[in-house]
Amino acid sequence: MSSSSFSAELWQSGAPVYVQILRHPFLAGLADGTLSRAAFSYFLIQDSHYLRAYSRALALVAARSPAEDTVRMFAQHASEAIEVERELHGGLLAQLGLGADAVDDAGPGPTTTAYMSYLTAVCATGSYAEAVATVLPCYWIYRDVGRELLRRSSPDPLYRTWIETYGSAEFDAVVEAVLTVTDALGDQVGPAERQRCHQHFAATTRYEWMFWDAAHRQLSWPV
Ligand SMILES: Cc1ncc(CO)c(N)n1
Repeated sequence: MSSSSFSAELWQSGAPVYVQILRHPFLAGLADGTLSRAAFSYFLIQDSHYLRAYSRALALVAARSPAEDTVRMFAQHASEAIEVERELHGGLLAQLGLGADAVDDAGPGPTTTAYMSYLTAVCATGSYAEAVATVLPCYWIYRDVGRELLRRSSPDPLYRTWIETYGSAEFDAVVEAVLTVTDALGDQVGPAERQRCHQHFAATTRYEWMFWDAAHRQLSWPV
């Protein structure tokens, strides 16, 4: 494994799905401005629920981390996830004429619930390395998607605000720090734990695709 970093190794488990993410019509619509406001509102509402669970998952990662520097880092990211939910999502929803009650009234949909549950379960019951591998696609995919959409440049100012957050140098620095932490774990995980890390990374990468797909279709509970 010494020829390739642990993060690059994990990325291979999600790479085919990432290709599908870049091709997804939700992201094409964000970039060219044709995405409906209804689909974007659905996304923001569901993502507000997601961020509340993601923040708690990151707090669990922080708590299980053996080194104080990573306790601080993940705890800070846990705090920032709530900040993003209040400022970015709250602000964009307000511009769409929706208040905080819209988020609470809608509740988490089926894909959001499944993704939140998976994150919470692994971060609560898996090893520290498994927890890091599980949250890594959330950071990494949004950074790469943000960059890609910044390059495509959306004509819609509302969509641009979202794109500029995740395509920003600030978010890139956050993701690079997490990649460095991931790479440092590479020599510490044995084969069985390593396989579980790959499975979690692949699962949450799929959930990232499913999250955009749910918003695109404005998926609701079947019963
Ligand atoms: C679904 C999802 N994944 C990752 C991020 C990045 O924080 C987000 N906001 N939403």
